[in-house]
Amino acid sequence: MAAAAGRQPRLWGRREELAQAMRDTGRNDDYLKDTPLPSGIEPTSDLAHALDGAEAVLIVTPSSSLREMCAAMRPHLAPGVPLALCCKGIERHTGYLLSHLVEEELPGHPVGALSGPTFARETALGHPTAATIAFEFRYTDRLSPDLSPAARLSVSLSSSFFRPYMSDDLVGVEVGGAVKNVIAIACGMMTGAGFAENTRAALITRGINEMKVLAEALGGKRETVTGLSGAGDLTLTCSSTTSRNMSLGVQLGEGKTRAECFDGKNVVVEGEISAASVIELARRIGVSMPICEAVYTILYDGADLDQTFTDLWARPIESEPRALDIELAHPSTTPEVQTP
Ligand SMILES: NC(=O)c1ccc[n+]([C@@H]2O[C@H](COP(=O)([O-])OP(=O)(O)OC[C@H]3O[C@@H](n4cnc5c(N)ncnc54)[C@H](O)[C@@H]3O)[C@@H](O)[C@H]2O)c1
Ligand SMILES: O=P(O)(O)OC[C@H](O)CO
Repeated sequence: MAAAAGRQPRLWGRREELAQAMRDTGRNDDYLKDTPLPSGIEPTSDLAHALDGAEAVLIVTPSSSLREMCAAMRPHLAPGVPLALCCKGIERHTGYLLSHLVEEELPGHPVGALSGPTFARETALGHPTAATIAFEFRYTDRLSPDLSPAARLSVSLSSSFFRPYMSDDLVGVEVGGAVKNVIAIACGMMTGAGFAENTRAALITRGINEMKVLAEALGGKRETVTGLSGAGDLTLTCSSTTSRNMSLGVQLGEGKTRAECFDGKNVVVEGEISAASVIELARRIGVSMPICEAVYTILYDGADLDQTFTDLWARPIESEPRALDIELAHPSTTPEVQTP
């Protein structure tokens, strides 16, 4: 996107042979086979060179590699360079939002996020795409807001087909990105088990509610969750097996073992880690997230998938929104469910 917007980005990867192949062919055959790279990109495996003179850094490695990546970048970053996270997740065991992790590893840098409904391939093909770029308001000078990292990055990346929106609710944006992947696994599981559109719409809508309660509990805003980085990305991710999270869920719902999914290939599925990190965090701060909890118990406690979703639907009856603080016992005589 940066190159398409007229910038001259350096694209760092750890394998020199892939960087060389990209320089030679103008394509990234390992990850975006049918999509030529725009001119202006400089692929490199030299991290010091990649970061030399950089005005901003977009971090696109998976969340599980983030601490390692920060340590590798530390000696080469100029002071104060803004860092934008494009990975989506919450760190396991610490429960840190990824921006918190980066602030700990690389103090002194404004840290933000670029998030939203953006399948890489479609974005690279130039399909009209919108996303959110969030940095906290403390990085905005009231007298020159156009020089804030969110504003500068938004302008630098925008093109006729890529439209960033700015936000100062980093917490809300990060929570949306992490939770949507877990809900997409749930959607996939129920799809794989044979259910269809009613079920998917219910999971998406109640999934948005889970995002809201977690975002609010962590100091984010409910409204952010209804934006591109929340409802937008959740809708995309729960719509098709183009999503790796949805695809994993579908395969598990169909009865495959984890080892059989993706034909045994090691595919990055952020929601698998986030199911654990989100639930560990939610339990610690006393937030109820029943759909994420269902995914967690299936993935980590070996719970039976069909029984877990039957139980999810048989929880006490609540009001929507949760204005009335009452719960009604669910009738125990549930009729037999007919799966297609
Ligand atoms: N692919 C998408 O459509 C998309 C869209 C938006 C956000 N994201 C997010 O971006 C992040 C990365 O996803 P992806 O789809 O690019 O994954 P990917 O598996 O396609 O690519 C990950 C890249 O990171 C590299 N990598 C992994 N560990 C590394 C390490 N320790 N050091 C250096 N490089 C390392 C891999 O070699 C690979 O090039 C995830 O958090 C994902 O949720 C992906
Ligand atoms: O393929 P997924 O499920 O990791 O989703 C990719 C992006 O997060 C979509 O915005």
